[in-house]
Amino acid sequence: MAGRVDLDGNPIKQITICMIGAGGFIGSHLCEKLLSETPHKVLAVDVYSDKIKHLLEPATVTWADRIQFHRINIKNDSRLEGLIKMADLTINLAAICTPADYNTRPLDTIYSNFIDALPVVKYCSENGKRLIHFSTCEVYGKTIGAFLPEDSPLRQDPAYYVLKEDTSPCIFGPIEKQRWSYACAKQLIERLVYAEGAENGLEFTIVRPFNWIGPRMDFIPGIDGPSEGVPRVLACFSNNLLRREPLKLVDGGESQRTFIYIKDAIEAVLLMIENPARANGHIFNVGNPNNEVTVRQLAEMMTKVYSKVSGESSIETPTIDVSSKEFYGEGYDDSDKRIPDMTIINRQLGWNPKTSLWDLLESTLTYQHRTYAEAVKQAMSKTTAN
Ligand SMILES: NC(=O)c1ccc[n+]([C@@H]2O[C@H](COP(=O)([O-])OP(=O)(O)OC[C@H]3O[C@@H](n4cnc5c(N)ncnc54)[C@H](O)[C@@H]3O)[C@@H](O)[C@H]2O)c1
Ligand SMILES: O=c1ccn([C@@H]2O[C@H](COP(=O)(O)OP(=O)(O)O[C@H]3OC[C@](O)(CO)[C@H]3O)[C@@H](O)[C@H]2O)c(=O)[nH]1
Repeated sequence: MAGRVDLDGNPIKQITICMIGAGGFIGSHLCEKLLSETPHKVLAVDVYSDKIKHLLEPATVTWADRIQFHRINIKNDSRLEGLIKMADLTINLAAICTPADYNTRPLDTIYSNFIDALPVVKYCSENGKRLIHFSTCEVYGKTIGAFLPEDSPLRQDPAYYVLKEDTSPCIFGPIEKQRWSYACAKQLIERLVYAEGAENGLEFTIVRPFNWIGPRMDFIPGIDGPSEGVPRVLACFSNNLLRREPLKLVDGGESQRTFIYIKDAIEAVLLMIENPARANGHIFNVGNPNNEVTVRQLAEMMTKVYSKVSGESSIETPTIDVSSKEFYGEGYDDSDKRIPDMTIINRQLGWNPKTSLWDLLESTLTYQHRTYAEAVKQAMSKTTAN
């Protein structure tokens, strides 16, 4: 760790980071990276700590003095401002961010993504502290191309679908499509952070993740999360594969996504943390434009990869179609296509993703199989016996 320098060759000083939402998927990987590869200290804030348990248990770790866990709900805890004041940088990851909640719990979604984030922005601004705020690629909503006729040649023109931080519009559906409650709340908090920068000099960076996936993402229903819960697509499909049931394709699985390996994405976040002069005042897309698939193609690839890593043959009918109303309920809508433009992050931080979709699925599904296969088998045999 000695002699670490930033992108401009300046020595990197040890800092203290207040990480809110540190116990989640992204937070757990970021904590791991900071503790194992940097000298920085982490004040980890969350209501849960299961995903960072391995980093907190003193017997196993050499970095025990560099991480503190604070079980705090940021909705209503006066300790938050003190922690932000103690830190040089605050990273806010806390959010409700599973699409199944957006249309079924729109109030919780809006409060979590906008109202609960307000004090964090305020405390950073008032105390002159730097903020890295996690937004989402969902702020782009649908592409301009989605509104062109099906056979329009313009649909092939990147100008109509590549998503650029500084020029693309945010296109959401009508209010009754409550899917957009999350995107809209995230957009408003982005605008607030940006305005604090413009009017009050807040030093900020906004991150727009494009479908980061990997180990520890969400939960497997009935194993380490509620049986009726609906996680994001990686965990939904993993659950189906573990239970040897067909993967459910919502509305034909035609939507397109670009998936990035969590470990690649975390490299980008570390560059932002350690290069404030290059990251402050910017909004960054963080994704892998080379890993684009339809959800149907994702299901097919995950089926093949799971077969390889588990040694089990795939089932006869690997996928089934299901309507979005049946799967998510009333008010669901979808982003059609999400390709990040990489110009700004390339220019400011010289960062590029490395891992192919096949490779990232291979390591992630190996983890899912090792972590869950036995527990799922036991849970299924109990259900059959009853
Ligand atoms: N994973 C992705 O691909 C992705 C994509 C777009 C945006 N994001 C954004 O990145 C951030 C982190 O996402 P993630 O995938 O790690 O989600 P996650 O759900 O795994 O992590 C969020 C964490 O925040 C915590 N949290 C929520 N409300 C809290 C509160 N009131 N007080 C304290 N802790 C609270 C949760 O307990 C959880 O551990 C979110 O803001 C999300 O919107 C993620
Ligand atoms: O069993 C399933 C589950 C989902 N789908 C479809 O897959 C697409 C992707 O779904 P998911 O990963 O759950 O979420 P989104 O990409 O739509 O939204 C996320 O993007 C970033 C973030 O902000 C945070 O992670 C979140 O909002 C989608 O088309 C589903 O309908 C499926 O077919 N089967």
